[in-house]
Amino acid sequence: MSYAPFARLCRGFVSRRVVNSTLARNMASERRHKILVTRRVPQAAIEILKDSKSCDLDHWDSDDPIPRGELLNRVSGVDGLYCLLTEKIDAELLDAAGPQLKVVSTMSVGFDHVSLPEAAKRGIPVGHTPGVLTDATATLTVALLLATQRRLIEAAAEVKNGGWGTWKPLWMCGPTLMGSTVGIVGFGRIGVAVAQRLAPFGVARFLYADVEKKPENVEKMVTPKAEHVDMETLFKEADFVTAHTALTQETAGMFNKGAFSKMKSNAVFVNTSRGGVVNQDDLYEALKTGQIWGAGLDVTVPEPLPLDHPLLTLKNCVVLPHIGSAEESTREAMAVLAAKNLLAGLTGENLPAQAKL
Ligand SMILES: O=C(O)C(=O)CO
Repeated sequence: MSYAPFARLCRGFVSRRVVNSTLARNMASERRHKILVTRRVPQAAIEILKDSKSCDLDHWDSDDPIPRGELLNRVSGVDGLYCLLTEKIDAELLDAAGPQLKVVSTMSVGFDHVSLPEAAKRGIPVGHTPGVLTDATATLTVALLLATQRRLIEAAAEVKNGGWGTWKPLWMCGPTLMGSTVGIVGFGRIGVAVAQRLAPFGVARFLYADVEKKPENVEKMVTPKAEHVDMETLFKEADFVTAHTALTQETAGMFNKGAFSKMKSNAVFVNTSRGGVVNQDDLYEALKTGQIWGAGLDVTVPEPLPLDHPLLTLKNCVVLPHIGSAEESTREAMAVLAAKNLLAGLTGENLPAQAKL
């Protein structure tokens, strides 16, 4: 009996299977990806996503945040989510997206709004935008420190409200930056960039506190080089305290009554990181009672801060509306990096900037 016809049949079957599975793989890699962009962002990022030709884009093209219900609805079935720091990316949202979700990319360096454990559980990489906003945020920190210390907002208001009388030796004075000690809490990219910018003002000493020593960042400074100290020493010795910590379980509310009570009565506190690292009730008390001299905040809880919030009644508290990275080229660079992170995640490549899960 000849087996030839049977063998031919088998060969045909095997080769058809190989062709079919290759086709399936190709089709899968060529499949268009459904992506959701949750806000109006710099157009350069949208062009990158469109140019990739592999994405079906759903765009919440508004300056206002997408309502949570709408987000939960529209995220269903997406392969990639491009979001902002205003969206809470938690288990509910990741479940609503579904198991096909391949990547979450936030247009921010901070990712405290993303639940990393939930993303890790699902094997979803999270992209963010470190580096590209360091300069803008450090510059804004210095601007805010100067505005607070030199009472710029209060003084400019006096010009318009009739409070500007004759030149007076004791009017509108603030603590001196020249010869001062600046304490930097969180000596990462932004912390060191702040120190570099403040050095030319004649700061006498820089202190820094961080979970570990950062000699490589100290090296980036000209003199005076920053000294590593514990938090308590920093609070006690600094005339200016600037916060550059990520918001985590460990840092939440760390600038509280205990911290402010250790600071000097002429201390200026500046925060451009996250509002959640400050206990705002304690800060209000410290400012109101003169425990510290003044505060400059670019970040608060909540954002926006309600108009009747006690902090807004204080002349010695300057509040900005979270504009640390608000330079045109910076925002564009953030948007573009977030787009690149998203595209990399969709094709299973390493993200250019991935949060450690
Ligand atoms: O990127 C961030 O984390 C911000 O806070 C906005 O620049």
